[in-house]
Amino acid sequence: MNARAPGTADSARVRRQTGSLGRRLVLATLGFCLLFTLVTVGVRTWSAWHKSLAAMNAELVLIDQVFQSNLAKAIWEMDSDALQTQLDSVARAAPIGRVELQIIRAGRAPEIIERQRAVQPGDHRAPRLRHPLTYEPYAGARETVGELTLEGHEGVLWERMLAEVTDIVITQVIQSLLLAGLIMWMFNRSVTLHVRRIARHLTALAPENLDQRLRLDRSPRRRDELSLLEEGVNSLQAKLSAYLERQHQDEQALAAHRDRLAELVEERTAELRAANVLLEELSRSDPLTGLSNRRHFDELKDVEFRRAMRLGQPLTVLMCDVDFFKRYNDHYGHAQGDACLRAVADTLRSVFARAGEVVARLGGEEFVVLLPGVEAESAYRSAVHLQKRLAERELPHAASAVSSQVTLSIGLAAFDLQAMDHFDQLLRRADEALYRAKTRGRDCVSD
Ligand SMILES: Nc1nc2c(ncn2[C@@H]2O[C@H](COP(=O)(O)OP(=O)(O)OP(=O)(O)O)[C@@H](O)[C@H]2O)c(=O)[nH]1
Repeated sequence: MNARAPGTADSARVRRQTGSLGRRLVLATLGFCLLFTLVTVGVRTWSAWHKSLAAMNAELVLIDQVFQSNLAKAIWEMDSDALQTQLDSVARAAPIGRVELQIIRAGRAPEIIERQRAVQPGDHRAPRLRHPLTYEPYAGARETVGELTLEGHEGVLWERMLAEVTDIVITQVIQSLLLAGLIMWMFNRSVTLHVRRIARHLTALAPENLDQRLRLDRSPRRRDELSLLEEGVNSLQAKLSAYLERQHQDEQALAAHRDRLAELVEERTAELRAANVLLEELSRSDPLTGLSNRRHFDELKDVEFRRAMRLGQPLTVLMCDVDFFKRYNDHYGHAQGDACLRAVADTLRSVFARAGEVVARLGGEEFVVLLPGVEAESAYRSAVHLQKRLAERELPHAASAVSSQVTLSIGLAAFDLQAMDHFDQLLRRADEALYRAKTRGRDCVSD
């Protein structure tokens, strides 16, 4: 229940680490107020000192005015008791520290009577008043009878100053503390609170909540640096949000382009693969008849020959050649010759359609049949069957010397494991057999 949210803990830690603008301002204000207090106390003390001196001086003048006539009269009348009483009264007055009365009598040395309430320091700062005493026994007969010296009481002066200075210091310190407190409170209310709010807002900002505007808890009518900062943060958020939105859209567009590109590449790859397959087929087939061409035949013959050698299986080759094809061309034309070759190829394809059997056109009117796993006798029967199937097609050959129809001469050769180690030897034998078939009068199978 007491667990605090991580955000709160973080912000508290950050606050501890970063300190406070308000506290710094208060310290600065306190420092300034202390200096101000010292200066003010100094000035006010100096002023109070002079006022105290003036006040004490005024008191001495008053005392002098009150007692001078009575003292002068007592001296004139040589009333010693009255004189002593008057002097005691003067000396008892609060601001008086010392009273000195000098009595002047003609023909006698001056007599000095002194009253001192406290020991006055040598460095005397209290005011001093010296005043001649005159007496006028009758009008127009004024006579100097003595001189009165009044000295202010040093202790009273300092006591008064101490009270004054204490008052000054207390009022100044209270003023300064109140001022500092007021500044701190105002600064905290008007600045620090809002700066903390901005800091919390910025700390919590993430791409997902960029649309949450910063709102300071104060009157929107106030226009100052904080409102500029608030507007700046909101404007920055809006720009950042728009930028991220644009970036997101760009990324989506890019992803769509990438997908489309991948599709295109896949399509093109499939087309290329199909074209390659076609090319491969074309490179292996004879364009006129669609049978395997010599190149494909050369690839297959070695494979079959090696298998026959390895497994000791039979392998037979039939070399087939259209009889008097030059004459056919001459008689029916080259185009008809091509059609004839296609018909012969179709017949070959239909006869040798089992898996593994290979029929190829080696060139011109010459065809070859490769029969893996087929013995010579069986191959011979197949060759005769081929001739029969071709005859059934009744392809006319008016220029032939052996038949009225197109015929084939076929040379047969079988693989001999003892005598052969290369396919060309087998092919040569088939060629030789074909030659024999030709020389035997054509339209026959020779081995
Ligand atoms: N129409 C056509 N004729 C071709 C093609 N390739 C070769 N020929 C012709 O086939 C003929 C082959 O003639 P030869 O090699 O003298 O053989 P032949 O006339 O059949 O005589 P024998 O083989 O002895 O019976 C030539 O006239 C070639 O021009 C082809 O693709 N189309």
